[in-house]
Amino acid sequence: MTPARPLGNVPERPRAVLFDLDGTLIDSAPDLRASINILLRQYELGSLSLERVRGMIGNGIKMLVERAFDSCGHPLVGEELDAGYAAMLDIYSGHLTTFTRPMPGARAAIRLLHAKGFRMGVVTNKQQAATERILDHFALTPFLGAVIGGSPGMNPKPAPDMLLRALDRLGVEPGDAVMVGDSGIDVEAAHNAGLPAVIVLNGYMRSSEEAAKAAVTIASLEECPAAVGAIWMFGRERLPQLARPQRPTRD
Ligand SMILES: O=C(O)COP(=O)(O)O
Repeated sequence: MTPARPLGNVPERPRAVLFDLDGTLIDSAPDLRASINILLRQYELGSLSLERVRGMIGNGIKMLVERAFDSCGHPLVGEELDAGYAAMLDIYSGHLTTFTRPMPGARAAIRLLHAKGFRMGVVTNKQQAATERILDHFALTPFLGAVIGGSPGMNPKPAPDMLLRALDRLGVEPGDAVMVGDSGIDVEAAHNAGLPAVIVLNGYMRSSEEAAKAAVTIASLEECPAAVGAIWMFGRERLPQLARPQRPTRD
């Protein structure tokens, strides 16, 4: 990415950074894997590796259940899928933070951006209640002015709705915000809401093409404060010149 530069002075107008959750702020794949494997066992199906489960995360837990059962040759549809989804939510609610850890640099990036005066929010396709419990567990809630997770009536990413709701809560215009995520879903959601996207390459991205449209790609959240600073330092109109698509660590 662009060379690390200090963030500028605290801006006059409020500015915001929106973060994706799974694969961006937290490494939740081990708990999601443990939970889906408990569910698969109940159906007498085999277990899935961490790598495979990582590639199934990002469109919400119902889609994870659908993908997991598909990959075991036992597709679930209709009421069966609804029942599998309900069972998975129940299992996962007991495993939210057993193996889940913050991603490298997550806490430091949030503290530094907070100290620099940025308003911050989380926008995730994970359910609202689970999201709040995880953020509380890792003591991140006090830094966040908006936490928008999946809930009935809320269009999930890549629709712009979650991002716009978060910005509304933060009192920040889309023109004064960036989205930090780990997947093509986050890039698309950011663009649908009129925000540039910073993509972190050590998350759950499925293919290198997903990062190609991001304004900036970074190896890990350790580079996030500098990347966010660079976006404002260089100006949004020059963002294409900042794009440095790289190969993600996992394909
Ligand atoms: O798929 C999920 O459950 C959540 O994914 P997200 O945090 O990357 O939006």
